[in-house]
Amino acid sequence: MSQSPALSVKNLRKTIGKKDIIKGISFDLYPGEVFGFLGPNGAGKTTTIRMIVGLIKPSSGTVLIGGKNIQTHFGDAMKDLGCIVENPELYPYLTGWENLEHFARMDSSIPLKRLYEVVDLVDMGNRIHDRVGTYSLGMRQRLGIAQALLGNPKLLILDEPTNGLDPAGIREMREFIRFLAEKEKLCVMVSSHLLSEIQLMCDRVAIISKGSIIRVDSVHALLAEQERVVWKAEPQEKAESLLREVTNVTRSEEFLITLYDESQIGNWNRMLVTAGVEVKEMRTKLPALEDLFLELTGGEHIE
Ligand SMILES: Nc1ncnc2c1ncn2[C@@H]1O[C@H](COP(=O)(O)OP(=O)(O)OP(=O)(O)O)[C@@H](O)[C@H]1O
Repeated sequence: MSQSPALSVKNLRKTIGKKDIIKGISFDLYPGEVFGFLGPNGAGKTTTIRMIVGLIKPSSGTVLIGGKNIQTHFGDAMKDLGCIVENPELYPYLTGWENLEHFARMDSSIPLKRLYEVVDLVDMGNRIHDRVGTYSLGMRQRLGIAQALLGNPKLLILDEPTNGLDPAGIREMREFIRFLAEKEKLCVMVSSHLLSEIQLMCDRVAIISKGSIIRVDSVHALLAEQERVVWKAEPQEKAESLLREVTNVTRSEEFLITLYDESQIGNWNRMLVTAGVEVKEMRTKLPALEDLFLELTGGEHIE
């Protein structure tokens, strides 16, 4: 990509006591993209994010936000950053608007006009003068994002933004995050332990496991290469031995699973039918996070 990165993480490392929690990770994020940070619980997502936003000090490595080093130019770097790590800090007894006013007062460079803009962006106009204590979790998340956007950041970091939301809230949050990236040209980094979540929301993804990045790629490329075909065919033993001659096959109860190879699927199907096998079902399947990890780590299970 020719644009300069909104966030650049280089050889970032965190050791706590004798434990290597983050083992030297690197990745770059660009304007206008939604970047997923995917890994099972305990993989090191929150620790990484806490280092990026300056809440904890890296043991070594660098973090550049908009080209500015957070270690040497912290104030400048933070101007380009908005984030929600863990729960947004909001005062439940104040209204949404009063919360925003409170946070805006801490930064004299934020004009009143910006408060109206962020309320508009998060589409909360009709509830903004209600007390936050009466908001749903989804609304509190939105207000938290409005607050994170007050300073007009170029990079927005959200740690597990859909945690605790109901299915409708999750969908709304996903759409909202995509909207921010597309319309506002924001770079948004979201962490998640759910592949399905990342798959629907993100352009690219970094996969973290046990403190190391095992892959950074476009979601499309990653999923295309992991896609599988599920076959239900009778007799199953005959189908299995025929498919084994042309590709790798695994068996899962009454199903056979092969790689998805677009150029070959038709041939494999014809081969089975010609040999007298009845193909009862044939469908593509995207991997679950568990399968993806097994594949990428060569056998490591999610703990
Ligand atoms: N202060 C600490 N002292 C010791 N170990 C820690 C500390 N903070 C984190 N860890 C360990 O580092 C690992 C990574 O934790 P982290 O919270 O970053 O993972 P995560 O991917 O965000 O998972 P989760 O979604 O469960 O928070 C875990 O094994 C955790 O127990």
